[in-house]
Amino acid sequence: MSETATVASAAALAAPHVPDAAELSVRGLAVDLGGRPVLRDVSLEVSGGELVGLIGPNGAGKTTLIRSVLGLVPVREGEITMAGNATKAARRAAGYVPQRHEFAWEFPISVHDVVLSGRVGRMGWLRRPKVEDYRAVSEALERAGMSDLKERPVGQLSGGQRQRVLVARALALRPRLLLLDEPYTGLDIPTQEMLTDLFTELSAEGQALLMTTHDLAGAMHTFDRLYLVNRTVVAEGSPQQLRDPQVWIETFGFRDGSPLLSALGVN
Ligand SMILES: Nc1ncnc2c1ncn2[C@@H]1O[C@H](COP(=O)(O)OP(=O)(O)OP(=O)(O)O)[C@@H](O)[C@H]1O
Repeated sequence: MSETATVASAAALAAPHVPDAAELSVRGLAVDLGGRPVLRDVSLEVSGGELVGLIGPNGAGKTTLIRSVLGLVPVREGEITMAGNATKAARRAAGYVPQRHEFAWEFPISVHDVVLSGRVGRMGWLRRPKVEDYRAVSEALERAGMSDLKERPVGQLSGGQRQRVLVARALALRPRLLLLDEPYTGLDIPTQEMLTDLFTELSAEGQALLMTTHDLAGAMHTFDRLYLVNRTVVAEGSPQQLRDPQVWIETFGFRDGSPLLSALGVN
């Protein structure tokens, strides 16, 4: 029996997996915030086994796009499906790693219990954790390299350790799709490399990953495909396919001949 079928929540039963569909499909998405258009006509897909980057300048709408997928902001137009299923319950099954500053780190709670809170979508608020929940938490802590610090209050962690806790919390849900919002920001190179290795391993295991980052040089090495976004999708392709400087200039407003373009290998 599949893991989805063993979960006895109505949400899971309402969201059967359609094997041939992309894990995430967004079609013609338009989102307004505060009465102003933020995203228009955004379409993208992420399949199992793909590590996909969402890159664009500040204010491009990357976080808004991720929050739309999770059903956290109202959508004016368009369709969002996960494994072919458009229900909010299906979309809540995505693993979400928010930006680090969005989490209440001062709350007196241990690493283990934060990661366990990632299971709430599966358990529901009112059910006590079961053996399966503790097993998922233990596996997620192990993968994120946080098992040794599991009893530590999260307020006492470094930035890199906090980031790994947020990744473990998302993995504890055992999601088919993982959405990560700027997981590398403010991290030293060894921690970034540790996370990149983990994300690459997860994609090799069939996980679908969609991640925002401002590390453009890293993106050219790490991702299978990139979406260049500025309020809409300006360009999409593998790093090798995105060699036209014009699409980078249009997305980021780089000036023609900017040394950044040659640093990215697109000049
Ligand atoms: N709650 C809100 N109300 C009104 N406007 C908002 C709200 N949240 C975001 N915006 C606006 O929507 C636009 C896109 O913001 P968003 O945070 O999605 O961009 P981003 O690409 O993630 O940026 P960054 O790289 O700086 O994190 C910005 O112009 C922002 O000011």
